Amino acid sequence: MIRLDGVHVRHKARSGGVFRRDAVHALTDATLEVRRGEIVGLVGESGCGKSTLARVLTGLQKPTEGEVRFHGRDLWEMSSARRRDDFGSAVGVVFQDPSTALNPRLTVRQILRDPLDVHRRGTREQREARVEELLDLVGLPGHTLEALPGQLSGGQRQRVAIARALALEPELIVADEPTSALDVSVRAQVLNLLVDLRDRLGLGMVFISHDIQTVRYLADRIAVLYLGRIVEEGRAADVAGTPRHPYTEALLSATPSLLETTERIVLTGPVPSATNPPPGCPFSTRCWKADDACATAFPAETSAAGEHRWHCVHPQPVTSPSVSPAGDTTSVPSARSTA
Ligand SMILES: Nc1ncnc2c1ncn2[C@@H]1O[C@H](COP(=O)(O)OP(=O)(O)OP(=O)(O)O)[C@@H](O)[C@H]1O
Repeated sequence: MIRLDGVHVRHKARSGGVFRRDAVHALTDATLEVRRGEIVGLVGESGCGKSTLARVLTGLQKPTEGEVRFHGRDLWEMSSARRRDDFGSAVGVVFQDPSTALNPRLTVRQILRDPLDVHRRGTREQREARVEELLDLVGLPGHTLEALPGQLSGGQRQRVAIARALALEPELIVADEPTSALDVSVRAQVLNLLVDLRDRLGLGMVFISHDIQTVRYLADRIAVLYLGRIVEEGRAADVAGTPRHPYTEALLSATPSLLETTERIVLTGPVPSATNPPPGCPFSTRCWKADDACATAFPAETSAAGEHRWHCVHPQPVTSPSVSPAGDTTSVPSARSTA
């Protein structure tokens, strides 16, 4: 449905000064596909480029280089009107914090009707009927329609935000950390709702999170981002079950699932700056396996059956036991200084 090919996004550095022309490498050579009916999880630490990738997927950010194709058509070759009307209605976005994403002065009815009015969908009666249908889709009771966002709980507000994202019958939903601002008690309900909507409506979905265990729970495929690079990608069972990139293994071990007893890998040293990323593998400054080769060139892609691909010259062996008694923590020193 949508495909990114060799996408780079570079921003001007915010504190570059008048004479400096530093660029922030927010995204480097990203290639990713989202198919109809599948959930792709995007995972990585803060600042790794998740939101930038979301902005590229939703047409809000034009890549500095590379292509974004929607049903085979280059998004940035379309006229801006076509991109706004056709592509804009085919992609719905759900943001992290529904308290700031919803206009506090509009009722839920007005919030849900707004995209239908802007895109002139159907007659007035049809729009009203669609608003009620949307409310039903996300499991909210009818009386919620006359409420203001401030009168709803966090979970209910996020359901309204999801309903709004569905208003124009999109093919793709991009959800940027949609549960991280919610109470733990309602997170699972919202995650289940997203999976249910994918099943019922056959949507493609990109679910962005810093928590690989959450992503593993609901995604069909996972892409792991580190400092603007997709370092590993594949079916969720492969990426989370037999991670090949050491960074993926470190992420998995940082939030072990209750059923597993995995040795905890504590990464030391800061994430390098996106303004001055290391010339080779971006993870080499914190990787316990890195050698000189890792510091010189970004590793080429290696792939295995089942569409599992990674960029590492020292991948984790598939049979790696990496199991130790529960609660064990191994501090893995960074391989080189990040100065
Ligand atoms: N408009 C901008 N101008 C300059 N730098 C930017 C801009 N937007 C993002 N960046 C930088 O690009 C990099 C990637 O940012 P991005 O917001 O995509 O990361 P993220 O993974 O979503 O982080 P978080 O989880 O904290 O939101 C960061 O170094 C960020 O500071």
